[in-house]
Amino acid sequence: MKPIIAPSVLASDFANLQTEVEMLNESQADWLHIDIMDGRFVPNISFGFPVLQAIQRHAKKPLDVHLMIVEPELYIEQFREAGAEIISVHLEACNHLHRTIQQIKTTGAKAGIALNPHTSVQLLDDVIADVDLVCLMSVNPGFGGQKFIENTYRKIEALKNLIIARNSKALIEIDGGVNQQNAPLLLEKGADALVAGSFVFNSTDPLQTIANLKNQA
Ligand SMILES: O=C(CO)[C@H](O)[C@H](O)COP(=O)(O)O
Ligand SMILES: [Fe+2]
Repeated sequence: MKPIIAPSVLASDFANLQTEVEMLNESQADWLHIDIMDGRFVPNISFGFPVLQAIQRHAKKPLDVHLMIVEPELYIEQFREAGAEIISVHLEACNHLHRTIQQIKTTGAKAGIALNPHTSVQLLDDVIADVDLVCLMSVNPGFGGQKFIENTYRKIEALKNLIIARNSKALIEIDGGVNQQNAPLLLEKGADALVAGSFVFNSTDPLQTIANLKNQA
């Protein structure tokens, strides 16, 4: 099975966002990964609803929205209305994670949970059957272009075992520092979806880079 490829718009040229989204439409990307940062959950601010709506106007692929914000439950419906098809909240940002998962599903979006590098996948034991996606952060969230954390491989294996044990259909998404070198082992360990920001947008030929990620052995 070929992996789901989700280029992160965070690394694109915001001054030419329409062109960048059209390039992704033409590419072999499956989803557009949208990083929302609030300056509180993470020490960086990215963009909010107006930019997301602008992306949605041009995008022909599902928007995979990664919320790096505190109190995400306050904004779920608004993100759905702005075009999110997958909404991932951070476990570390949710006091009532089960309720927030149900809230996301009620909007009709797919529900994802993102985990920081230090957060054990075992904490998902009681909700894994309810979620559509788990986003394993392979860098500390907040910035693109960081170095991949090797412990991620071990976490994928543990998460895969949990998914099987709980009869869950959750997809495993890897986010941060993904490139052509680490992608094969990530897939071998059980990753279903790869997010790639700087590796795609800093390359000389983003279309080819996306195709290479999609079609590796
Ligand atoms: O969630 C994120 C950062 O918090 C981004 O999705 C991630 O960093 C992708 O960028 P890159 O591929 O450049 O690491
Ligand atoms: Fe992300």
